[in-house]
Amino acid sequence: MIEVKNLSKFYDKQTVLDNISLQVESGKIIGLLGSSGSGKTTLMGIIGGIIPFNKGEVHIEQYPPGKESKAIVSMLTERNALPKRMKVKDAVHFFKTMYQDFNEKKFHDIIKSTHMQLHMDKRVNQLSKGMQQLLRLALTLGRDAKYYLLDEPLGGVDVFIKEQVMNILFGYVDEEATILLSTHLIPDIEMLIEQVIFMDKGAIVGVHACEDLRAEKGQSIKQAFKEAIRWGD
Ligand SMILES: Nc1ncnc2c1ncn2[C@@H]1O[C@H](COP(=O)(O)OP(=O)(O)OP(=O)(O)O)[C@@H](O)[C@H]1O
Repeated sequence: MIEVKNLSKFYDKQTVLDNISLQVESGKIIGLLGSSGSGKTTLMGIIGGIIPFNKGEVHIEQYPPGKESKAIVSMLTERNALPKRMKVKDAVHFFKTMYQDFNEKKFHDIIKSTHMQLHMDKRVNQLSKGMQQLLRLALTLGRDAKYYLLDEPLGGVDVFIKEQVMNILFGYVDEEATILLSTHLIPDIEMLIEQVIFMDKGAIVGVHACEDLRAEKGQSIKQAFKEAIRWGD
């Protein structure tokens, strides 16, 4: 389980996360939804151990963000993008060296499932934007991690690539693993997630099981999100 207690983050005088508390249960696909600037990337970066925080507590199982937590958390974010001139084969080698849980067969299976022609000798900047995104996703999910933090995995890619990303998420993640996935593209992930966390202006404004929203309230995620934001005003 991921547990966040009274977490605050400031940049200069700006409060970016304001006393957030949250529990992320294991074995689920969870959507972290919020408009631009609401703090999704910052929260994920803190949980992933790449952004420091000012107040509160964060635990991934028993570990605070750091070396031990990074061994069980695999993260996709713009902040850890691959160097543009790195060759694909060197990126694979880098992951093998960095992460004990990197499963090279799984990585190649994921790439194969996309039917894209990914030459190992190509450099990252010789790949299209969509291919770069699939490569990064395949590397991230190629790890046999317990937790996957995916920041905007669908950002800036076309419908075809989006479909591929969905298929990879469904097909290659262990059922017991936890995926926390951020986006502001609600319709795209509606079918994928089991739970949603709504963020607005640095605060958590709602946590719901998607099934409950549909069955009990008869609401789509978008409707529920709009309502949560209105209450937050
Ligand atoms: N390194 C930084 N220095 C100063 N301010 C920052 C920094 N990183 C983020 N911020 C600010 O923190 C706030 C939250 O940013 P964050 O990137 O976490 O939001 P987000 O919900 O992920 O947005 P988006 O959907 O656009 O990616 C924004 O107001 C942003 O300007």
